[in-house]
Amino acid sequence: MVSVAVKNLSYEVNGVHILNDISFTHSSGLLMIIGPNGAGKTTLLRALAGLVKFRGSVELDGVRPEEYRRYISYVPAQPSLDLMARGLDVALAMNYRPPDGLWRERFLEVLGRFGLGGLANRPVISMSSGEQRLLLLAAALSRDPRLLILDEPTAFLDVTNRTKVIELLQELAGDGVSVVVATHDIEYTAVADNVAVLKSGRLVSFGPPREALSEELLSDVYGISIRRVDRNTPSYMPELLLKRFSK
Ligand SMILES: Nc1ncnc2c1ncn2[C@@H]1O[C@H](COP(=O)(O)OP(=O)(O)OP(=O)(O)O)[C@@H](O)[C@H]1O
Repeated sequence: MVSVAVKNLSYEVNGVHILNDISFTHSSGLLMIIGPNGAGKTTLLRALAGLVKFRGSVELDGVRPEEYRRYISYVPAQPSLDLMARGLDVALAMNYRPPDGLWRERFLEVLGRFGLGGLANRPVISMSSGEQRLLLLAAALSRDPRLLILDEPTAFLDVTNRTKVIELLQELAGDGVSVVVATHDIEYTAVADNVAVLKSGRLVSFGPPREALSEELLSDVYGISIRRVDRNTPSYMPELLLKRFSK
């Protein structure tokens, strides 16, 4: 298990504070980062992956992200893909320095879980948006990462594939991979080991979902009324979707 330790992380561009004095420690499992558009989620993921220069420190198992890159798989929300590349080429590009020779088997195995083995030999341009997301997930896992960083991994996915992805991430977390995900799917936070809530570049809450989340906090962060789905589950939805049936 890779522990992710963030201390006093700040990042600014031209005097604008994008991340502000963020500190937390995620010791193991699945961490979900939530927050409104522009809250700083992607920037935080990039800092964890060692892709931006920031103030403060990030330590992955005690070392800086730059020194840990070999063990990290990072999938951005909107990667620029070569449209003529085949699925297998996308995975190969992620494995330019493969840790072992098994990347192809792992790649095909993940695609197979989604019934998408055929993507390996098809050009990206022929794939739907959801298929491209799943291709990237399979490519990221083919590296056998110790730390998996995913920006919006469930975007474009139908409810079946969204659920399968979450199950896969839980499975990986159970197998000792640390998984960090930025997402707008607040209802899925119930399955996270830790949730980080960002608002305007600040960490306003961190911890297991039962402790870190509340109706008050989420309503304040998102600026609309957000309600807990039921008393036993730390899963949340806009009140608009619940109140119609609550009378
Ligand atoms: N180089 C830059 N110059 C100016 N502003 C920037 C720069 N990089 C990021 N920002 C701003 O920082 C804020 C945080 O961006 P970021 O992409 O991290 O947000 P996010 O939480 O991932 O948003 P979304 O949910 O919309 O993807 C945004 O307001 C963005 O416009």
